[in-house]
Amino acid sequence: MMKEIPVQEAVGRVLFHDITRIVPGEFDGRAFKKGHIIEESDVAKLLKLGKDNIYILDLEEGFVHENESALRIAKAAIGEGIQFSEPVEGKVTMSSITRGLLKVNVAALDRINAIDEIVLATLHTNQEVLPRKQIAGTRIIPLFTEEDNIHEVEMICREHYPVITVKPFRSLKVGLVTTGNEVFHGRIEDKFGPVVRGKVEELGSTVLRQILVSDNVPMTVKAIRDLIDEGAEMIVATGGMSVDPDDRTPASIRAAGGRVVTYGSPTFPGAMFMLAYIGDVPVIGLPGCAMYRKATVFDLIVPRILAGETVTRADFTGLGHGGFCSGCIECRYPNCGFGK
Ligand SMILES: Nc1nc2c(c(=O)[nH]1)N[C@H]1C(S)=C(S)[C@@H](COP(=O)(O)OP(=O)(O)OC[C@H]3O[C@@H](n4cnc5c(N)ncnc54)[C@H](O)[C@@H]3O)O[C@H]1N2
Ligand code: MOO
Repeated sequence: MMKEIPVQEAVGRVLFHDITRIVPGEFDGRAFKKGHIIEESDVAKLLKLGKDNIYILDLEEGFVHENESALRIAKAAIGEGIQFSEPVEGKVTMSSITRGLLKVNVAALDRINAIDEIVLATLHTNQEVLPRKQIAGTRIIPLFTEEDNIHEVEMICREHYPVITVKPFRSLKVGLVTTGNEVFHGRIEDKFGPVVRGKVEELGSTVLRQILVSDNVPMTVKAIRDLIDEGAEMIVATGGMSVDPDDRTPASIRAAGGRVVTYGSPTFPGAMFMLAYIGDVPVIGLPGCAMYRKATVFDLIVPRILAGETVTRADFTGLGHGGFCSGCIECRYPNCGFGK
């Protein structure tokens, strides 16, 4: 089906695959595109690229070329919010169209990669991605593969559709409850409000209102209830989450009617985190670290809530592996292992 011929004899023949040129530090890319008709002047260039021979193909029934294979895998795997490139050197790259939460069905991805000659690689699931962010790539390993392999990929993708998707964020009205006697009585300036507001707005939601309360359960309960009555679709309470006698926030969230999903999360920073629901309003208790650490449990969980997911206790218990932040001098989150 496929034979090699010396490049000198290939003038006038159609190139069957992209040919790559690499000059370290200067260039890494396509020198010749699939489909190019080889000209007399190409012979010397091809020889310089180390191509003394090239493939001429006589494709048999039942085999699929690398470019078409990669396109078919990408089209089968992706759902909404994702676009794909044309094949380059046999690889198709997928990128997000919208800002949202990347979701990968990891079990289905594992099954796809277990198929001979197929590779499909993605970023980690459950992370926020921006528009035009490259999130996945696919190719086959040889120049062509049996069509049965591609059929198998397409079958798995249909069964688990979509294997890769970007869920857009909802825009929620967020109520902010800032706890602590020291802040309430003006002994120190509130540093939590601006941080939470910044993060909420960056995710496309808005802060409805911020209420400052002392370390007092009835006052904190009233603030939570008032905000929900005013239309808050999510509540963020800050401070007072750990072990001091004045740490009343978890008790207040419970007393306000919160059904607790978790108090405690296997993540550092952010261990003393609480997630509860009052009706269908998520209520988050954020510990002090979220005020000064760039990436915390907030960044792992809030994007999932905004993408419309109901976060369960099992979602938290799974965070332990990767839940320990490296504490890099310059934070590169989400381009690191935190929460992955
Ligand atoms: N023995 C223990 N010590 C600590 C524990 C623990 O479990 N046992 N937990 C640690 C963890 S984890 C965290 S995080 C911090 C404190 O978390 P809290 O959420 O309880 O924070 P607070 O006690 O309310 O405040 C700590 C610190 O931050 C200042 N603060 C709080 N809110 C504001 C605000 N809105 N603006 C400015 N500054 C604020 C507060 O004044 C305190 O200085 O505890 C560890 N220790
Ligand atoms: O909730 Mo605390 O970090 O683990 O900062």
